[in-house]
Amino acid sequence: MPSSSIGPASAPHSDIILSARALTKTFRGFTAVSGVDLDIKRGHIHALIGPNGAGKTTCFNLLTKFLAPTSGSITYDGVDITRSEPAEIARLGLVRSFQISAVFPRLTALANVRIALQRKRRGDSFDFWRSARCLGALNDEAMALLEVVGLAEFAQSNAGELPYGRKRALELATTLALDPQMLLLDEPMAGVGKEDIEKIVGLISRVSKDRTILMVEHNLSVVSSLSNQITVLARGRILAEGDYETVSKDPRVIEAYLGASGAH
Ligand SMILES: Nc1ncnc2c1ncn2[C@@H]1O[C@H](COP(=O)(O)OP(=O)(O)OP(=O)(O)O)[C@@H](O)[C@H]1O
Repeated sequence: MPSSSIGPASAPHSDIILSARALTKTFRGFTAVSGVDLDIKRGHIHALIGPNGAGKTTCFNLLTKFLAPTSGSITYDGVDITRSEPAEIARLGLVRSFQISAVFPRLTALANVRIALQRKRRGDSFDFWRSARCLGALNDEAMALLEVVGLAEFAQSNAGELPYGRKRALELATTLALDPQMLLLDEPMAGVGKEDIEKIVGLISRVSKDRTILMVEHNLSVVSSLSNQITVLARGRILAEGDYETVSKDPRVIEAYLGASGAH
């Protein structure tokens, strides 16, 4: 059956929304991700952690289809996406945030979200030729999304002039415009100042309502406050899984982290 005819609505409604089996990626003889089995539960915030070089980014890129696996399979909401393109999985509702570096700096925050809404409506092509009147009709929806991410008062500010934390919030709003069922966040706290961390944690917690989130994150206090489930990777393999309480006490996890920090 062609995968394009199977939308999330018609797929079996299992507890597991995203799963990987024996996921493996080899770069010129070096195995960065090795035989990873991963199950992400619907509605969970699931974090992928591990010391430097553990394979988190590679794994994340495999799941978001930015990299093709050497072997193994990935299923999203009952659909085999092992060989899908990022745009195809986005249409299924699996969207990577902070990937849209196309936050247009000279356009207002409102215009950026409006354009993202328009992309959703018209597939992937940004249609430059739509009239200002049509764009105007999307304003209410765009404003509502800016409110969700706490940017309503910055609607008319140029995106390029927003401070870093707010730019990230805007990126999240443009991602939410695609109405994702599952969000994949690549180091959402990277580059975020201490004073903004709590705000972004609150934001992720807010947007996680009725959604599933998988994030790669280095900040363990953020991971502990947000995640229901954690997968710890080390040397390309799964070392431990469970809630923060469980994995943070696991001697193998402690050793992997201490070993990694000792190596710096
Ligand atoms: N394109 C590539 N070509 C060759 N080796 C790669 C490539 N991408 C990643 N690697 C190697 O794979 C291993 C895992 O890298 P990866 O970036 O996935 O780890 P990570 O857990 O995300 O690390 P960090 O926390 O430092 O970002 C590393 O040894 C890295 O050097």
